[in-house]
Amino acid sequence: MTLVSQSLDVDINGAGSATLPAPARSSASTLAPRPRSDFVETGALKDLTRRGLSFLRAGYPLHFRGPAGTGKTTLALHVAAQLGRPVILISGDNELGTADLIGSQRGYHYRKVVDRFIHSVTKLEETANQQWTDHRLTTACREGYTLVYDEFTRSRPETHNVLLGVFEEKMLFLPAQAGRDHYIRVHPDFRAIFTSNPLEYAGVHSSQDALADRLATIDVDYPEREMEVAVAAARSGLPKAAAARIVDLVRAFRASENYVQTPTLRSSLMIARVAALEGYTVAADDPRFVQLCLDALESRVFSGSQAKLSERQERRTALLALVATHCPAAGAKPVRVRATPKAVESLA
Ligand SMILES: Nc1ncnc2c1ncn2[C@@H]1O[C@H](COP(=O)(O)OP(=O)(O)OP(=O)(O)O)[C@@H](O)[C@H]1O
Repeated sequence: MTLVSQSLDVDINGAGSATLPAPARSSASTLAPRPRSDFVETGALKDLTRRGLSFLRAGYPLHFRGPAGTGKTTLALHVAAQLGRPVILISGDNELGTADLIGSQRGYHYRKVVDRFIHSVTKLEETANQQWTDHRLTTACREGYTLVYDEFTRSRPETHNVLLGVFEEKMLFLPAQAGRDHYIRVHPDFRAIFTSNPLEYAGVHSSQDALADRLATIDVDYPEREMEVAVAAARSGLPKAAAARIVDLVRAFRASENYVQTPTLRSSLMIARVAALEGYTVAADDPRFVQLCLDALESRVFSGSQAKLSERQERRTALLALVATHCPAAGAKPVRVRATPKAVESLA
């Protein structure tokens, strides 16, 4: 009777991990970003991509900085995809600590012994041996992956001390529990792309000077009209003319500065996708469409209900005027739309 052993590591904190070669194990999963069919690539986006890649090729960590909804995360993943390496994604969070980036002692070791001839015969051995598990930064540095660190300023600045050595000395220093590796040399293919929003008012920290000084920062602004229309049309399935009406309405509202929360590309997308799915007419004489615009945009005018009624009425009148101007009623040839299977699918 031959017995073969098969090891299965189960991470008691929930992230199951496959057995990896010694010395380190990893709990990081990678992405292989591929362009989505409704990805829009305008000249401006190509230019940002080219500029970003030029820093990355020279070995600098890249940082896309800009307001919410300007397409930074999409752009970061698009640029990462051009590098052709597996991508590891991290989202900034106040609770994120150094151990979450580099690794920790964790895990519970099961050993399952299976009888090769009588498969119903198995033996389960349990040991409480903890072992070092690489986390996302360590895996990326060790294997030469691309790290995309989204909204990194949501994490506490001290969490990022470990990054300084990675970018300057190309070394990642590990704590003693990591075993024989006190540091690892960063793989030459390792690259990092950060995103942040300098205008976010809640839950962000200012970027540490030493880290900011090491990053090649490119500012990303609200997309130009052509891009916004193309994204709204591609992601909703609406005809371009109908998408353009919605985008012009949202852009005019943005330009009015009569809001507390900036209406972004997401507002255009929200209106376009719901209008397409529900088969509304993109025009001021379809009350359902007008109500949709109010629902999507009016909440951005006031925070909560503390505003005076007269003030609310005044702002609503201004918003309705914008709808009438940019989505004129039937006499001015409104664009009749129907939900396409693609739009329905993308809402799912
Ligand atoms: N090039 C593009 N093609 C298609 N859709 C896009 C493109 N760029 C952005 N979008 C869409 O626009 C929306 C906003 O983009 P994204 O989430 O990348 O912005 P962001 O700047 O990272 O926002 P936030 O700071 O709020 O996280 C998303 O729904 C995204 O899918």
